[in-house]
Amino acid sequence: MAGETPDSGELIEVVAGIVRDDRGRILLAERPAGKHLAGTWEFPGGKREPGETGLQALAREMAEELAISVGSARPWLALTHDYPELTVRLQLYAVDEWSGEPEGQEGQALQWVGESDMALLPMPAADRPIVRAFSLDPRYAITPDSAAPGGPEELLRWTRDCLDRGIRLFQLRATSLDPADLRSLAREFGRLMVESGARWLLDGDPELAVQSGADGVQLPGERLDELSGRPLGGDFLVAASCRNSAELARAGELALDFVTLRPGSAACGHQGPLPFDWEEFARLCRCSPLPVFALGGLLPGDLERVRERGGFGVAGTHGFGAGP
Ligand SMILES: Nc1nc2c([nH]c(=O)n2[C@@H]2O[C@H](COP(=O)(O)OP(=O)(O)OP(=O)(O)O)[C@@H](O)[C@H]2O)c(=O)[nH]1
Ligand SMILES: [Mg+2]
Repeated sequence: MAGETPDSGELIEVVAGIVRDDRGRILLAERPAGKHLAGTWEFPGGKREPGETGLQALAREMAEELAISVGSARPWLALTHDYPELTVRLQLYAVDEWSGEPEGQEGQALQWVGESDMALLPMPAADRPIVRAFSLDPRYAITPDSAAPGGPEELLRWTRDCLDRGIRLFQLRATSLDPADLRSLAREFGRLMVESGARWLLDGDPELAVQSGADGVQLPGERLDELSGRPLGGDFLVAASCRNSAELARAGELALDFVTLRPGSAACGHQGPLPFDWEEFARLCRCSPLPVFALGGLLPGDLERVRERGGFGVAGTHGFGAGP
């Protein structure tokens, strides 16, 4: 199926570790001269060998490249990137426990880098969305539509409840409001976000998002073909709502930051909610070039299950804040 097998070049499965010191800084390694992408700074790791699980490969790579031993690690983010010469499927793990003194076993330079300083270093192209993902809350709360019963007041109450639960990433759905009502809702909503250090994307139009004071925009997947490039600069978040591999690939070409993915589009017209299609979700995640938030009746507590299937986060409305 389109987007699942690379058009050209070899496909390699790679595992890499997010190893932190006690100040929360992350360990990066310089790719040695003569290797693919020499001189760039990467998350230490390497190719999965036949017969190995991802975690086994991670433990072996951390020992071989850094001489550290992994106590425990969890899947954090996965994506697939097409380089002209090869396709890399990268699985990153958060290494929660490790021991030893990291030392470059292959002569490679190492450094500890703060999350926000990584953007200043030359890194492999595949890593651009990974670096940006460090600032994303993996729980993405999508507001009830402002036209739904209860209107903006209910929406704001639900938002406060999400904030009380610690959620720091939001999408405001207000496409049905007229411009004056949107301005007043966006003012109030934006104030709540700033007070709590949360960020929010407006559903729909990039220009309107900027005018509304949003931190970014959530684009409909079926409109991505109309764009010739990323519609807002790197100071903004740009996401897309995707349903299939073609939309995922397009979101990657446009260098967006992340996608939401609602699997099971074939079931359109079905009466009532369908159970979340985990198999289809995992299949689509395997070809995504960007971090994926699972969407479709899931709860924040489903995060671990999502990560085990290659997703990065959970998006939704019901169960994120109390109410609708
Ligand atoms: N480890 C690692 N590899 C990455 C990252 N980003 C990225 O595009 N890659 C690509 O994934 C592939 C990883 O292969 P590697 O060269 O580390 O493999 P390895 O450790 O098994 O080395 P070897 O083949 O010399 O034994 C390379 O093509 C590399 O360019 C990253 O952040 N970390
Ligand atoms: Mg390596």
